[in-house]
Amino acid sequence: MMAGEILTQQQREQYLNDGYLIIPDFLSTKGVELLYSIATEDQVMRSNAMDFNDQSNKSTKLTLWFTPGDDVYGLLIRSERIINAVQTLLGEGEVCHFHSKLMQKEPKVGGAWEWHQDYGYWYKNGFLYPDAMISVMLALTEANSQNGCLQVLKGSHKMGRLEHSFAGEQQGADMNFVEQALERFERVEVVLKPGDVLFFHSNLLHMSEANLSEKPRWSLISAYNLSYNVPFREKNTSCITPVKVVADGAFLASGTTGLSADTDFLKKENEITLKEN
Ligand SMILES: O=C(O)CCC(=O)C(=O)O
Ligand SMILES: [Fe+2]
Repeated sequence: MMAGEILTQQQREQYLNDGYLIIPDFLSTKGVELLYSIATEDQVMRSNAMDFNDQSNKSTKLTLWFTPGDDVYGLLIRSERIINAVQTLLGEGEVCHFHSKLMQKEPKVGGAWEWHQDYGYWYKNGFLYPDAMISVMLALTEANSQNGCLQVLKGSHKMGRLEHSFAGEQQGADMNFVEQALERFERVEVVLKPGDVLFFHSNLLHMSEANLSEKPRWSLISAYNLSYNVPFREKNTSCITPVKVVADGAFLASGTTGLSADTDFLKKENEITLKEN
């Protein structure tokens, strides 16, 4: 391991083989408590949330924005520790932040997500290189089988991108292929505690069930991209702008706040992957 590296080469190999890597306690209890308490009180976050319906009309609240700012999430998303880990997993290139989403899967109403690959969506944004893209999921609450945690098919990223089509308001992977994949790859429930992080490849097949429990499942999912992977449709330039890295503790400084009102939020009507093409 090189000095200053957060992840080992062995962890990188695990990510390349399995398509995902779980790092328990990536964030301190204090850090995740601060983040969750700001997020639950964040009126700007709330007023920019979109409702995403699944096929049975259960719905997840999701706030998505592009440019990471100087708010508590932006400082975390740009922190040395996360960028360093992403760099190790993606390899050579300049790490950029595509977008982040606060996923608010509320008790009893939080919806399911169909089997999909994130690159199923991102291909439609005109990105050409799936290996240059990664999702980083930070658990803000417990995530388990009761509240609809993520499920992944270990190694399924090696199939490459599957065809995707509309499933409610979501994009779902071709179920004929998913059924084959279910026979061939191990299905893993990604149980996380607050502060645990899941890194996963853009072609990893994943899904989640509705949250039928009494407890919310909230997570922050950040997507990163390498600057050479220039999309030909996506208009926002955050995904090709190298991240301005900040110190790990920056988001913990007193006075950090929630999202600023001038954050570049995604509006449903602007989203390419929500349009037939
Ligand atoms: O958080 C979840 O349950 C799944 C969300 C997801 O896969 C996505 O937003 O791409
Ligand atoms: Fe996803």
